Amino acid sequence: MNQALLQAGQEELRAARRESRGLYWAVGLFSFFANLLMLTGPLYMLQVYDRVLSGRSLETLIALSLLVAFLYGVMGILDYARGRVMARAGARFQARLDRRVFDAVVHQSSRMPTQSSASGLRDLESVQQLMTSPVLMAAFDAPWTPVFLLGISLFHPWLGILAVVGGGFLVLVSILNRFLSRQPILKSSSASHHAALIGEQIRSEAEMVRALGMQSAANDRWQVARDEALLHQVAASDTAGGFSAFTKSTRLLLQSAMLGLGAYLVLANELTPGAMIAGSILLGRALAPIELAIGQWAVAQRALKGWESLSQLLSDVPPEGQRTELPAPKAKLEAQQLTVVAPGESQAALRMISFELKPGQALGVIGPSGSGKSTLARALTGVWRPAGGRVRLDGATLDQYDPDKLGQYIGYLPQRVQLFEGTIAQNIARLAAQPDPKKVVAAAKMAAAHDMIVKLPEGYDTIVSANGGRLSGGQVQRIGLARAMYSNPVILVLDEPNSNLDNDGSNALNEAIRTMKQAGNAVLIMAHRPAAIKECDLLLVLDGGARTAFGPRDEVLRDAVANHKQIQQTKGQGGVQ
Ligand SMILES: Nc1ncnc2c1ncn2[C@@H]1O[C@H](COP(=O)(O)OP(=O)(O)OP(=O)(O)O)[C@@H](O)[C@H]1O
Repeated sequence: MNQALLQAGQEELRAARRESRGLYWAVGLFSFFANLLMLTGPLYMLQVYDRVLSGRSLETLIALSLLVAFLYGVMGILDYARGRVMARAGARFQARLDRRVFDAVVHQSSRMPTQSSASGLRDLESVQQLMTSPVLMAAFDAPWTPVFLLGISLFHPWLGILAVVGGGFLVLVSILNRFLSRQPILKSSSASHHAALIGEQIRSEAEMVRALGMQSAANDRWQVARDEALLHQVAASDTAGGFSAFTKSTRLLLQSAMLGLGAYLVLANELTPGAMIAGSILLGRALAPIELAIGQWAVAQRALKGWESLSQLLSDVPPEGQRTELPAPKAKLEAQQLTVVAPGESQAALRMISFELKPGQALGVIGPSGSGKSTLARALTGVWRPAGGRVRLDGATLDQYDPDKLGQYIGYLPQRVQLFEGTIAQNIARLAAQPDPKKVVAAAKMAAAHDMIVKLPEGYDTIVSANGGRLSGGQVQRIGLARAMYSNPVILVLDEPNSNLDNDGSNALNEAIRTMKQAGNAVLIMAHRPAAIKECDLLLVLDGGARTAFGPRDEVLRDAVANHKQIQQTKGQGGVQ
């Protein structure tokens, strides 16, 4: 990955991490004393073997044991305290970035979903998990490894050499572990994610899957992804397990070798028995962080990948800059030489489209499937950015408006209406925590949804699910229309608004369009069905992403009919085959 492109995101992550600098210092301080107290065991052994046993003094043993119990107690408290502080540092880091990452995920997903936007929140969690995991604690303990090794050397140089060689070998093993386990861990986590996505998609489309008799095929597909995930998990676990077991047995072997060498030196009268035991314990302490890091490497690996991926996401979606707030616009919408390329595509879905819409007008956009009607709707609502040209609302380009404000000025009914888990009132009020009942009812009335809603057992407080739940397609569409009108928009963009409506619904929709026009607002209707353009003053005809006609509705239709007749006649004369 290009480091320069990650820099802005990385800097943002580092700044969030820096906010907990005080807490890290506290953890460092606790770790210092906790590690100092790690010397309790070896020192106790030294005293017991070399003083208590040789002097046969029970009082000394009792006094020493009480002191050791106290010191171990303090060490336990310090260990617990640093764990608590790290948990809070991790939580603070996540809380600080949660909203920013979620905003970036939503922003990126609405334009061009990428790997980093799909995994954004998971990546943040994996970084947070590392912060609270024992691996990070091992990083605070690791500086003590050389100190403990030096302590062993003070007992006897040979013991020191054995400890340094053994420790160095384990460090090499941990570096090898880092390289060899990278791929298996990453593959395993991405395969699990893929299997979960497939499962989620099948679950959310369960109705269609069963109705079309696709269950067995869909389950097979899920099973393949799941098996692959398991396969990678087993491979990752084998690699991690292999390294972990090897490190553990090497550490035990080294401790025994240390005892053996110590015993030899005792026999040669070069070491006391106490130093022999203390050396072995010290070696165990010195190697503990390395062993821990190897055993828990998967957590660190996921966090490193998460950090890189988050840096990418935050660099791709920089924080919104401060905008000078513009006054509420008039219903004046202009597209100037508008060219739009769908995210991830290279060919333009709309080319050089121009038109102007004034207050009180309604524009119908017609054209065959794939001609670019929905693309135009997305560009006019600011969801997709123009690749060329401009969209201006009351003279200002759309990106000069705050996105949330723009959403209030331009009401949008997408082709496929999706509701959110919650009450109908909350859905109409665009998920406002405290929906304004008057505005909700007014919007529902405008969308001719009020009567339908109050007939439901719990009226506006009926809980609906993401796919509408108990509501019919037409009912969902009317609620979607009410939602589009909730903020009293000056421009209303309706993408195939009557695709699910019956006659009454279509009439009510036309009534709503009339009301909008009378209030001095403007409406755009992307349509297939003639009933939808009944209230339109202007008509824009698209074909293959290009404008083929634009003007007053009846003129455009008349020209189209004349052209059609001409083509028919020419065909009759054998002109066109
Ligand atoms: N998310 C997308 N990613 C890539 N290409 C897209 C995307 N959405 C639309 N397109 C492409 O843009 C072109 C215009 O599609 P668009 O959905 O705007 O047509 P439409 O006129 O609304 O069609 P319909 O009447 O069937 O809804 C098509 O060629 C389509 O393949």
